[in-house]
Amino acid sequence: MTKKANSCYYQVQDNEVDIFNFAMAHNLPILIKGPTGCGKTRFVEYMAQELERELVTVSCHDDLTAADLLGRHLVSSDGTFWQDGPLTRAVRNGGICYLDEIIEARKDTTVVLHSLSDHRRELYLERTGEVIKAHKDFMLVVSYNPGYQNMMKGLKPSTRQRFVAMSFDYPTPENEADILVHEAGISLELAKTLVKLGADIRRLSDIDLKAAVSTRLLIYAAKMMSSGCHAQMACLHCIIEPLTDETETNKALSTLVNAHF
Ligand SMILES: Nc1ncnc2c1ncn2[C@@H]1O[C@H](COP(=O)(O)OP(=O)(O)OP(=O)(O)O)[C@@H](O)[C@H]1O
Repeated sequence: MTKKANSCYYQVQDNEVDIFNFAMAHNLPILIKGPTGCGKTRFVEYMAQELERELVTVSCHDDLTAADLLGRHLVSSDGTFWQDGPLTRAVRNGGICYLDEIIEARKDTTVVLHSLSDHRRELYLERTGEVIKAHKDFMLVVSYNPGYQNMMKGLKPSTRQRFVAMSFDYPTPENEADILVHEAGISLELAKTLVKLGADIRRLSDIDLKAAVSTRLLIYAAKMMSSGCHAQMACLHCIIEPLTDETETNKALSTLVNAHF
């Protein structure tokens, strides 16, 4: 099913919209797993738009502190004042707070989510002593890429077992071709060829790819082609180079590209 609502275009893949709505009806937080560039963020943006909820997105990284999410005291000419962080704002006012790549955040940062993501639905601001009951329209959504580089990091069971979880994968070939047409304005025929190339690359298991090619990279290649860039050149710079530093892998992928274009 294709749904184009206002500005956010999203191709529904499976039953993700229903799962999101069921979870939301009971104020349950959601965890989305899936490879990079497969549509996790776009899905959350789409749901926020459909539900007319404000969306606050935070990209997590290993320097992200609890204060970055919760807020901190700032100094002004009148003295110090408390400023809410993005999570606190969403908890107070309602809206979807999306923590992208939650697995990157330090464990002491994710722990602040515990009281928020279970039946308590409250946030504790240690620095002010305030306990905030989540607004009825507040929803927490987190995502991560369970790829090999994250295998060692993992999420603590006590964190992950507070979420309704779902796995995303790359869009089906039909959907992915439609996405390329929509996002890059290329012909359906060209989109199908790129999608086939993408599927072939994803099937390769005998070469050292850091990750399978994302829908995002296929869109980049499609965009370059739509403005006249030669297919081989677009695939080299938008697919092969971002995927690998290895000469042998580069050659293997170039051979694959040449077989398609
Ligand atoms: N189902 C879909 N419908 C429409 N567009 C999609 C879909 N899936 C992927 N895309 C396109 O692919 C791009 C990358 O998707 P997105 O940014 O949602 O990936 P992601 O899974 O959140 O990646 P990361 O884990 O790296 O943050 C989007 O900008 C969008 O153009």
